[in-house]
Amino acid sequence: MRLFTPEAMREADGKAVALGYPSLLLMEWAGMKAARVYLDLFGKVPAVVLAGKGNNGGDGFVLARHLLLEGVRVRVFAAEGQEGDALLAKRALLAHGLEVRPLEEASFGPGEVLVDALFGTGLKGPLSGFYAGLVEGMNASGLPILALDLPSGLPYAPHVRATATVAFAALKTPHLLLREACGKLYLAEIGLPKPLLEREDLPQVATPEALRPLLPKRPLTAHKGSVGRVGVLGGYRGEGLRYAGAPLLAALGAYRMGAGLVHLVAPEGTPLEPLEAVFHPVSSPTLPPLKVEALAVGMGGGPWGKAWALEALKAGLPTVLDADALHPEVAEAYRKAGLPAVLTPHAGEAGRLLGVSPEEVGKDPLGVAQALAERFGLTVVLKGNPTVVAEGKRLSLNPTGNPALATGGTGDVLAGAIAALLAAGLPPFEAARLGVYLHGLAGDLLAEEKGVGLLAREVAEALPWARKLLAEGRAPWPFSRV
Ligand SMILES: NC(=O)C1=CN([C@@H]2O[C@H](COP(=O)(O)OP(=O)(O)OC[C@H]3O[C@@H](n4cnc5c(N)ncnc54)[C@H](OP(=O)(O)O)[C@@H]3O)[C@@H](O)[C@H]2O)[C@@H](O)CC1
Ligand SMILES: [K+]
Repeated sequence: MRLFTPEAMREADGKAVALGYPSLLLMEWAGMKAARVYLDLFGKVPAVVLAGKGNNGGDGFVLARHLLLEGVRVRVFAAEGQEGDALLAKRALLAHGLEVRPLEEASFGPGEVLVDALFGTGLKGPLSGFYAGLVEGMNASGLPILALDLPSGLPYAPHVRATATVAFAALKTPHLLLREACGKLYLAEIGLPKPLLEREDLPQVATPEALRPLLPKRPLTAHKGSVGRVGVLGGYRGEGLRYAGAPLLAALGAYRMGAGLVHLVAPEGTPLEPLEAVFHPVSSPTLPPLKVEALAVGMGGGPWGKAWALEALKAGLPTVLDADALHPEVAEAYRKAGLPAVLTPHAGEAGRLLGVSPEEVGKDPLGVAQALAERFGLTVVLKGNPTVVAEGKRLSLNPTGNPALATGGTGDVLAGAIAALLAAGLPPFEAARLGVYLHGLAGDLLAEEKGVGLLAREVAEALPWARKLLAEGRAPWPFSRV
């Protein structure tokens, strides 16, 4: 599934029309599906539809007509000046005897639901004046808001903060990058010819359908040496500091993602956990000979992080570079060696690698992930909401995961999990996408059950659950399809 920019979406609409597909049909499906979502969410609670003069407003007229037919009380306020499909949709509504009043007279109050049909993909710049005031009034009302296609005003401020959003035809960039404004997300298929949605130049959204075939097979003849062995190099002890938990969590992440054997290279005195790991105590960041197919390096490495990473390079294996291993010099060395490495920075570490501030990373995670991948010629997992995976020109956004994962050690679990998939033979981009997806899904399953307050080790424990759901084709979509 591809992630569209508003411009790319308008292009696809235009191409459908050029192919002879009547755009009024698209609008009818859009409004009708949105009315279906309205009824599911709010039943027969009275609706106030606020419609702009473009096609987003047209969708609002269609929705209003379908709600009327279902016996819902509807009031409609609309901007002047509709043309084309939006005008036809307005006339169809008027034919049902409903009065459409000027937007300037919009009023709403307790016991009503607002339908935001003001602006969609046609917005050109931030809202100001009357529209900014209207949007702020909608938000301040505390009433539920159903946004059509996009919460009006996105990607700028001010914008509608929706209770739910029905995206038409495809997800657009703000749906994933500014997800908080969208509330519960629905994706409505509206009849756009499928080939128009298959644009290889656009970023991918990691879907269960695309990831399921990547799951490493576990044949009946499998043994611990045949399904992928991982070496974890991390931890630090010295100068009054001791980082012991991080490599242990990475080892746990690797095992829980299906590694056959995990070798743990960590400072002497590190607790022997998990019991299943083969422990190699070291007094300095060195690499003992290991029979493994992939490495995870740097978790809790502190001042040893860089040395661990440069040591690990000598093994010539697919490697996950995390936390204290994330230095420009290290990434450069891996690029030169032509090794398939996966960098797993959060915004701060990505900023350090690129020489920009974490705030700048937050403003453009897609651009930063791509820039890092191109600069070092490696695979990049830029952790955040959403996490972005980049390699060469390929970009993938991960739709699983939630704020309960924002807790110490979850990144270490992820590094180990991706290393296990590399060890099982997946190429770096695929290992990264699958690892990130399952790690996020594990967090979602736990958050659904327990809420906030998760421990990283519990996320590791839930990885087999997430993997099983995906393998059986039962992984839930992070948004509803209608
Ligand atoms: N096309 C299709 O086949 C389908 C499209 N669909 C739907 O159409 C939506 C896109 O429709 P759209 O292109 O008409 O744009 P839309 O979002 O309604 O806004 C345009 C209006 O906004 C105005 N405006 C812009 N910026 C502004 C600002 N800063 N401040 C104030 N005003 C501003 C602009 O004014 P203008 O610049 O023209 O004066 C114009 O009047 C899409 O999201 C989906 O919901 C579905 O029905 C499925 C089929
Ligand atoms: K809207």
